Amino acid sequence: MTQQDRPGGLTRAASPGGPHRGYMPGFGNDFETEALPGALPQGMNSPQKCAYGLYGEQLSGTAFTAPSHQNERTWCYRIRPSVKHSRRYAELDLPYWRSAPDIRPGIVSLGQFRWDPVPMEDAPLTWLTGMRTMTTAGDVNTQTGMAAHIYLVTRSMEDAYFYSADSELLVVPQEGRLRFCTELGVIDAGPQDIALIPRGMVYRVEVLEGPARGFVCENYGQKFDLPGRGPIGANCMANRRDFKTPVAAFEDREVPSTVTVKWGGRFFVTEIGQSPLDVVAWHGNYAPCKYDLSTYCPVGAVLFDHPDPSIFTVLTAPSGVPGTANIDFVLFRERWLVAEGTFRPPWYHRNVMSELMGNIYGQYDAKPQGFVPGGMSLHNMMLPHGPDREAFEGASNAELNPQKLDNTMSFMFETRFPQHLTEFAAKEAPLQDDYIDCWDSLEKKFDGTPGVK
Ligand SMILES: O=C(O)Cc1cc(O)ccc1O
Ligand SMILES: [Fe+2]
Repeated sequence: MTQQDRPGGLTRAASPGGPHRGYMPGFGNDFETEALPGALPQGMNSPQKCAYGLYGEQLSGTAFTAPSHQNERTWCYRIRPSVKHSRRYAELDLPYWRSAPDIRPGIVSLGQFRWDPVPMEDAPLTWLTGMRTMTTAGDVNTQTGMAAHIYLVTRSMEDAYFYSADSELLVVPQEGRLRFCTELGVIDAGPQDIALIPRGMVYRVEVLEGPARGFVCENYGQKFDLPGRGPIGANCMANRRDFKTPVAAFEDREVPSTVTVKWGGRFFVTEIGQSPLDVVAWHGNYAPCKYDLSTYCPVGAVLFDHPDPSIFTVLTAPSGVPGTANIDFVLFRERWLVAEGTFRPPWYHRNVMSELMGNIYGQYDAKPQGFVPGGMSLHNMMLPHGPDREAFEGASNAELNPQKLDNTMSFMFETRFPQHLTEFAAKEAPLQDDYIDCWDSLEKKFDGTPGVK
């Protein structure tokens, strides 16, 4: 079966070829890659002198003493050590990129909320200036919780680089295409892809096709991992080989540049005289990757009932409480509904976890109207939600033939922590004031007599 005729998959362009534009398959693999022959030391990490006059530098993504099956680090062989920068850090104001806790008096987060797509703005926006935080949860300084953002990007970063010491970023493009030029290589991502940028990884974001809009889950906690499949076994859901990590690619460019750092919920900037993307070779298991969501193999009910949406978990970031994630990233994609005698859409629900959803394309089965591509919804901790009247009546009376949910891709960032609306989400973003009316016309059917109504 080719990419083109995979059921439910859209056709995709091949990854760009040419030198230093490839990807290596696998999630959490121990990779090794060199952009120049012989640049990577063999059999040791710290030779007295590295080939090509490179400097060796380790990037530790977990504590030195993390259990070995969770331990992540990468050895970089670079033109200059990344400590070489020319200025002390100065604070920078990026007022729309918020961090938890960001709890404002007067802003009510208790409720069901839905937003139309955040529109593009006239001013040019980069990855940094175009980040619009919608919700925050937990506390960035204790490395718990997350933030959900929308990005609006029309301009490439030029001689400007960024890293977040606070977080790992899960990027979910919805419109346009971006290029993430990272220390470890280049990732291109558009709608239907996700990208994972590890904490501390230096990168620049270029616009390949603009304007670009998408969603970001900023994970303050332990890294995203694949969920255990339990009795499902060794296959289906997200398969390790479909995650792609870039091969080494370096820039040898001596131009005045800036490096912005997100640290402790604040932003700081310093200057350097060269591109910091100067890693010629690297080996290790702490690396960025991308994943094509059309390769996600959903598993579901094949006879009756609607299982919990955890069956659609692509990635999970643990919280320390077993089974209770800091964040689950859950995908609602094309699939067949075949359950007999069953109300097939999501049931009515109250949840200890807080559910933030985004629509990448198509129609979501619990909300035929109003939850549109680029839009978001939030059903916060213990807040009731579920199908709107149209979905309820439609599914209660439908003929239960096998039905293909086609052309649909929505997702959920689900966290154990309550999500707080930012001022932007409450006051500037296109909040749908009438959202809760979608349940208003659900009528009382009970009349005290037995029998199906
Ligand atoms: O639409 C939602 O709220 C998400 C969701 C989907 C589902 O299939 C079951 C439960 C649930 O919360
Ligand atoms: Fe839900």
